[in-house]
Amino acid sequence: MALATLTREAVASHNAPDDLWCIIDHKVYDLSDFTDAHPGGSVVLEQVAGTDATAAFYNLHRHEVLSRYGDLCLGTLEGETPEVVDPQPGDLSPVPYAEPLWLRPQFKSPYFSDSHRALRRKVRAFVDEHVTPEAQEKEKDGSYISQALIDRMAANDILAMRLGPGPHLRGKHLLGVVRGEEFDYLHDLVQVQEFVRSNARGFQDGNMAGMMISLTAVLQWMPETPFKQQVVQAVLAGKKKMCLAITEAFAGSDVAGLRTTATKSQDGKSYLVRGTKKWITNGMWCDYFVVGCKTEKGFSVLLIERSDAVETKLIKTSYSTAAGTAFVEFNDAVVPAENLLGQEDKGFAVIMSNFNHERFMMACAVIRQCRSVVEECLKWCNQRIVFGKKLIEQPAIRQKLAKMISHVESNQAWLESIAYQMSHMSYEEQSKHLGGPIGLLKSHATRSAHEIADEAVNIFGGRGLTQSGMGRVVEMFHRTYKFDAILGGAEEILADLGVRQAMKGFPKAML
Ligand code: HEM
Repeated sequence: MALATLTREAVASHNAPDDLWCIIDHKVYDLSDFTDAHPGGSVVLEQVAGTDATAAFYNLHRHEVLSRYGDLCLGTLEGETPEVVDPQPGDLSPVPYAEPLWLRPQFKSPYFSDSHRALRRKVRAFVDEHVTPEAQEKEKDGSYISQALIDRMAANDILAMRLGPGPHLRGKHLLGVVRGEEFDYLHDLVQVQEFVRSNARGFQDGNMAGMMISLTAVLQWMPETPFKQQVVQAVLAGKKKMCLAITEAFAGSDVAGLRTTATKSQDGKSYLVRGTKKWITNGMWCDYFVVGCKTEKGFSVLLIERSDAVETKLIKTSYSTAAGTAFVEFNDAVVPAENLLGQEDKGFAVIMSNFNHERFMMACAVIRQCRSVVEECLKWCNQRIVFGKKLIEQPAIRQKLAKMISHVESNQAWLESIAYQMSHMSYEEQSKHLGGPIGLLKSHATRSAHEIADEAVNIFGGRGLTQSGMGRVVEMFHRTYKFDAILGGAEEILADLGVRQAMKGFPKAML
């Protein structure tokens, strides 16, 4: 319907409960049939009938509410222009500190090229259009990612891209802007940070996180066989799902304490796997499990296909069941010996090889999520009026914001520097020199998340504890930031790793 041009006088005459218009940001809304459906009730709407309710509206709602209810809009006011701009898919946020420095027009970066910028635009548009709507829905109802979204990501080579740089990207033209051979860890940082903007922590892991940390091990460590090719192709095409199954009720970060056993058959052709795994992300729907097992003289990693001998049960955690977190039982699963990754009893190397990239991705993600929380706080402080003035006018609030911004900016700068180092090191050099720094960064980033979540809830008050409405992102972050502090290695373990690795390079002589 074409929008009308109206006058303030005309609006003023629609001031009754059953004939209720109001003005928000120079636009006229007919709320006559909306009063009963309004989550804030009809009384408040009757109080503003026929008036300009812009200030009252922005004190309680985000602009996105208006986009959702656009059909209530009758038209604009004669000679007036709306001030608030509707963000389009792929747009950068105009809020200060809502984007990392390299994306803000005033700043330069030694790290990012046009290729990173082009990828950023494409991934953001994809996430805004195709991922965020589903992420929000699934986060709420706890159901799993749709095959349609998986297929769309596969068709655009996004599943392959999400594994990080490597030979699996050869010959691909990612989202039509980056050749697979060019894709480096800065591109990787970009794509991880863009996906996080969906603000749905459970779904974020539900969106193939299991594949991202397990298929890499298959690619790197499984001997080249037709079976491997078949598995890899099916997973990258989104037809089959894979996850990593290491942690157990008996052992979390302590891989040496695992109790799942893999016993080799007399003829050496298969293993019999028996044991349980806990907190297995995506385990509920996976066809393949990359499993850490005790073998005769050590620890080995096997690719195990789902069968009647594999049972998965849903674990409810503090984030959405959209992540498909499972308790897995292997009850005498028979696994062909060719499914061994790396060498028997040398599985520690297989698991360790995955960790750096997994922790790097987690650092990228939690640092970006912290930034989204800062953005939410800045927007809220700028629009919320208490004790007769905006929250941002309170010095105590500005102190909190300064602390939050400083955490985010310093972590992002450290992260970019590490991504640059990764892009200029061989795999062996990365393992030698970057395991410690990546561990320290992830550990520090989640300590920052702790501070930021705490301050953000204090700023948002009750809304920071409410799953719908303006504090939704803050509530979700406060409830879920601990996933980043625990998954992929707990804070203390990673901090310790950082110092121990540094000491390996300490000169022998006393200094
Ligand atoms: C086009 C007009 C409006 C629409 C579409 C609308 C929609 C909504 C929605 C979707 C919510 C749920 C919370 C959220 O998602 O943010 C809400 C809450 C609320 N709205 Fe509105 N609203 C409108 C106008 C107004 C106006 C003009 C007022 C006040 C004068 C108002 C007062 C409230 C209150 C008090 C709440 C509860 C807020 C809370 O619990 O924090 N609304 N509204």
